[in-house]
Amino acid sequence: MKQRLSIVKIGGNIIEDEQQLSHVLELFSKVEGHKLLVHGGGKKATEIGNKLGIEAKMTNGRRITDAESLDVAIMVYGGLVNKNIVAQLQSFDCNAIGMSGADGNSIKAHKRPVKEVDFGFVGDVEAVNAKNISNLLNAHFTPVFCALTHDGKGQLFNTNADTIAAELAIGMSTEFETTLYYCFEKKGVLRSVADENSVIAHIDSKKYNQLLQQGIIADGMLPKMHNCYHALNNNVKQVCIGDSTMLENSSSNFTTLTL
Ligand SMILES: Nc1ncnc2c1ncn2[C@@H]1O[C@H](COP(=O)(O)OP(=O)(O)O)[C@@H](O)[C@H]1O
Ligand SMILES: CC(=O)N[C@@H](CCC(=O)OP(=O)(O)O)C(=O)O
Repeated sequence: MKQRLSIVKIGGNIIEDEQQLSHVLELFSKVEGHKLLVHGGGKKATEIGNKLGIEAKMTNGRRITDAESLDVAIMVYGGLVNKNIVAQLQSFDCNAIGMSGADGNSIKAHKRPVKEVDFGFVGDVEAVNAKNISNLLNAHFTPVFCALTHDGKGQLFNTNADTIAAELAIGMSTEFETTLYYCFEKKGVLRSVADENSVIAHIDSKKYNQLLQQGIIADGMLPKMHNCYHALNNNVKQVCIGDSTMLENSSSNFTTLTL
């Protein structure tokens, strides 16, 4: 029987709020068994970039990563955000170790091919090194991944954190029974975004298509749900979307997704 592995991704709005972040990290530190954290920080990168006079370049809500934006991404995701999270987890007695895809050669990627848009230094994931990550887990470390990957030839890439979480969940499912948790500021996938009490408890493939057609899944939820179904279609046992209470054993008010 495979051991269980919980993969938790925390969203940008949580990272922006010190108190929420600290609360989520405390709950994460109490999650039992093997676990792994993935964080984004897109908003922080925009904020720090602005201070440096490097404005974020977006197309349809997606970041274009030129050479100087990549430097900002490396500094903010791999440095500021990652190290703060690792230090906080250590304060909760969780033996966290900060990781990018280059560390331990854990996530290899290639530059996204240019179609209508050239996204610059954005990486599409090719391979997850499950053996090396498992070695860390079995040595009782808790890996904390930022939104950076590499090509094995010295080039780092910016890769969306939701995608990294899904690809890690898929890659690690050769060794573990993986559950993927997308933890953000809302209680789950909502029937109406303005109403926190409209959590949809369970979504399967049929319902997913209905919600898409009804326009209930929109904005940031579109790529998130796409990543969820990509993971479920590739051996990931279960995917959950919700707020920090989802990490508490007693909570049931969040969205679970199945095929
Ligand atoms: N049906 C929905 N339920 C919940 N959130 C939704 C829904 N449709 C769109 N959203 C939006 O998606 C956002 C989450 O996406 P995003 O900001 O990319 O997440 P993250 O914080 O994890 O990076 C929410 O803040 C919300 O505004
Ligand atoms: C290529 C790409 O989309 N990279 C993302 C990585 C950060 C991220 O995913 O942050 P959130 O989870 O906080 O949105 C970006 O630069 O915005």
